[in-house]
Amino acid sequence: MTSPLVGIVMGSDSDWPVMEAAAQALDEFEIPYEVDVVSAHRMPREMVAYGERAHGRGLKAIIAGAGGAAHLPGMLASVTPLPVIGVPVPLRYLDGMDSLMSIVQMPAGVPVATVSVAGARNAGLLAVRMLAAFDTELAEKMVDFQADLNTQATEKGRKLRAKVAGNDSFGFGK
Ligand SMILES: Nc1c(C(=O)O)ncn1[C@@H]1O[C@H](COP(=O)(O)O)[C@@H](O)[C@H]1O
Repeated sequence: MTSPLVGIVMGSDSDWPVMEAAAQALDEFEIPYEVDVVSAHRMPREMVAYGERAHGRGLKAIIAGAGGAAHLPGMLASVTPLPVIGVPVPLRYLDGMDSLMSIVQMPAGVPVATVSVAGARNAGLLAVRMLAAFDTELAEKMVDFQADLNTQATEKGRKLRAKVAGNDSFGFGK
């Protein structure tokens, strides 16, 4: 089995419906990863052990998602030299603002790259970019991926223009 390069961890298995988009992005680029529940609040010793061992085990980045009082990404960043990408998971109350604020305002010296609320796909893609900085083949895949995005966006514009141009009441082109 290939050793994982990225650790995707979350405060609870209830975060998985949001976090699986990170795994999917890594799958698309064929990046090996591992997935686990690691909670700073509920299992602090295991959380520290995970963070302290991550670099030595060969991981290159950690994606950490948590909701509410989301201390997991910052606490992991404090015990590992690896880049940590934080995903604010939205919960039933406060729409993820609590998670976002808990993750994004880190003190100087302990960076966490925070993505948008529920932005797990971008967390996965950011991890791919980090790896691609040292991997020419992967960088080429990322360039192709970006070209696909461009094609898709261009096509959406073409379709929208065609749809709206056919609608006189909208006053297209005025
Ligand atoms: N924010 C944290 C941490 C942590 O930061 O250590 N551990 C669990 N949690 C969060 O608690 C929420 C509710 O968890 P449960 O669904 O298990 O009650 C989850 O979003 C989890 O990330």
